[in-house]
Amino acid sequence: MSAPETFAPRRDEPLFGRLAIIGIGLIGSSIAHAAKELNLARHIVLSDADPDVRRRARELDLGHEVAESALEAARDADHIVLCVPVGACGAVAEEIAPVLKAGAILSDVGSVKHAVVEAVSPHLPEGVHFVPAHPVAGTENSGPDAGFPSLFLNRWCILTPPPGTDEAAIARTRQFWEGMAAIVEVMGSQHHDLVLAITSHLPHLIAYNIVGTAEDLAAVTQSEVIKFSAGGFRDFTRIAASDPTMWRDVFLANKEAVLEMLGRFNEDLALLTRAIRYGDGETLHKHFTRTRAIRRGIVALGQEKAETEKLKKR
Ligand SMILES: NC(=O)c1ccc[n+]([C@@H]2O[C@H](COP(=O)([O-])OP(=O)(O)OC[C@H]3O[C@@H](n4cnc5c(N)ncnc54)[C@H](O)[C@@H]3O)[C@@H](O)[C@H]2O)c1
Ligand SMILES: O=C(O)C(=O)C[C@]1(C(=O)O)C=C[C@@H](O)C=C1
Repeated sequence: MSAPETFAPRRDEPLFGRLAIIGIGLIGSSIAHAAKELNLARHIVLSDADPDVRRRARELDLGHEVAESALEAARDADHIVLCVPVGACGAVAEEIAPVLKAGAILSDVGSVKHAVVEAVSPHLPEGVHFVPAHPVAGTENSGPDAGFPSLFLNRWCILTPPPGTDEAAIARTRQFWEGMAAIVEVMGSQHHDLVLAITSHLPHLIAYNIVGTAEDLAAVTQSEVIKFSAGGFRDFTRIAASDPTMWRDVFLANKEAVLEMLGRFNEDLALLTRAIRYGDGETLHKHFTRTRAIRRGIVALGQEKAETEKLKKR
């Protein structure tokens, strides 16, 4: 009987012996699903600070074992992935440092990279390789029930190894993410934070802001704002439902880059405001034509990426 079709090939031999996933939310549970289904590790152990989450992870049969503490999960692990909010990475690294074995690869999935590198690096024991990662894939849902194995399919995963990181450890981390069907790119942590400030962090801030403003208005207009909301506003409400702890940490950890991008955004918004005020249709039309071309370019690129991946698999 042939093996059932899956979104990525299942490995004959696991890539890692023991994989430890600390933090069992959307990302941690998605990695657990994918790694188990695709045989990326012989033994997958998970842990979470919240006992209700650990209980739920056992009910969902995530990985092979749910440990009572991060320390217990990380003991003897070959690959440890921190899937906790960005602001918790330093403390978890400090907690597990005494049991990390030489040669192990420590990684994370934080949406901000430079602050994580700064927070984790001081706790790295001799001989442990740190390869930070950011899968640029997610949803507005969180918790252990939110994960699914194909979350990373055809999505970027950005690695930001500090200069001098062991090349073999970078290569193994790349294999891990490619094993889950992600497309891997390597860049510096500060460059990452600047790029993601405009492509991910600012859009979330705008969504959080506009939904709040509309809600304030709703009180005045007897809920008409919510009642008549069509596609545009609904799309914002999806993003604005994202996890508050995660996003609080993102904005606190990427303060400089977000403020820089917010400054530019406000300048451009002032130009559009002025065009509306003075009835300058030409400026508005030109701007909207340019942004439509950008969207169509992104869609075309996406199709090309999917085609390339299909060809690679043949
Ligand atoms: N949600 C997304 O779209 C997305 C996408 C890419 C990367 N990320 C990054 O992934 C990480 C996790 O995000 P998520 O969406 O999975 O969050 P989540 O809220 O779904 O899960 C986070 C889990 O971490 C646990 N946790 C918090 N502090 C802990 C600690 N000190 N020790 C052990 N467990 C702890 C929480 O109890 C929770 O179960 C964040 O750093 C986030 O920036 C998120
Ligand atoms: O699709 C979504 O819900 C997301 O917001 C995912 C998204 C993004 O901004 O693209 C959010 C944060 C992560 O760090 C990576 C991905």
